[in-house]
Amino acid sequence: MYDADHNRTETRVGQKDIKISCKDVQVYYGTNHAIKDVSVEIEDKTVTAFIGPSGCGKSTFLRCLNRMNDTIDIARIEGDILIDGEDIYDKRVDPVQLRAKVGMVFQKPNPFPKSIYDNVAYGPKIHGLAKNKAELDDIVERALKRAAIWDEVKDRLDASGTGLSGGQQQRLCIARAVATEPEVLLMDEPCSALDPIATGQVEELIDELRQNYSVVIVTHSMQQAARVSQKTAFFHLGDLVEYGETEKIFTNPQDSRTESYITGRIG
Ligand SMILES: Nc1ncnc2c1ncn2[C@@H]1O[C@H](COP(=O)(O)OP(=O)(O)OP(=O)(O)O)[C@@H](O)[C@H]1O
Repeated sequence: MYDADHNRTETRVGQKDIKISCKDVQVYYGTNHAIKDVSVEIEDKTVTAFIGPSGCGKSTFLRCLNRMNDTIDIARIEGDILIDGEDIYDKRVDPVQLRAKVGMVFQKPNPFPKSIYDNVAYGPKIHGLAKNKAELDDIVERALKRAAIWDEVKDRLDASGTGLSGGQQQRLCIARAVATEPEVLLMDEPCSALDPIATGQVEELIDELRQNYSVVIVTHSMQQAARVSQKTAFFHLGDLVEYGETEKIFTNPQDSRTESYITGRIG
């Protein structure tokens, strides 16, 4: 956000800066009103979990944050979403540039059918982040290290990304997302296709990533939300019912719908 003299000002909650500010957001798929008047401020350097029963709008809302809903013809979005004070739906914003800044990791690991190296190098190449091969090598190495997979793949960077195990593929996809120097990482059920060991590794990684990014994760697992997030948003039938400290949402929810969900009575 900027004040009258164009100096950067920050809205603070506790010690954390606000990274994403959403106001009165509505999403419609045709006549289906999937997100109803949602306002929320998402912190920087924090993991925020979106939880709620199937069909409540978690993924829809997540996709608003990097304009992935633009690719769905019948989707219509109203309201304001600002990242660092800038309206991401402004006509001047290029969605491709936006998605480099707001990276996304999907439910099913989806590496390109290319080498491990090329999977990570692709984004930095198209965004012109490296002047030469040595710089590109550096970016690839840094991203793979950040995604905690470098040691496992450093001797076979030319091998196909699709030949890795599911957990490795997901960490490769995380490396691909962080290679373009994003500021926000969106994760849509990133562990749902992984076994418990790979899930543990990715969860550990999410905890490390929050030192550098604002991470928003959709999860069906309340245990996972409790393990990895500091803030939790509970959605129900398109409404954001409750948002706050994860510990408080799970131990002392204010709304009866949240309580019913976390105690397993709905969902
Ligand atoms: N591409 C789409 N086209 C039309 N309607 C959609 C689309 N995606 C989602 N919806 C509708 O929007 C509503 C919210 O769905 P969404 O997938 O966001 O919920 P969710 O909470 O992420 O569900 P789940 O936990 O099952 O993934 C549902 O009514 C769903 O049918």
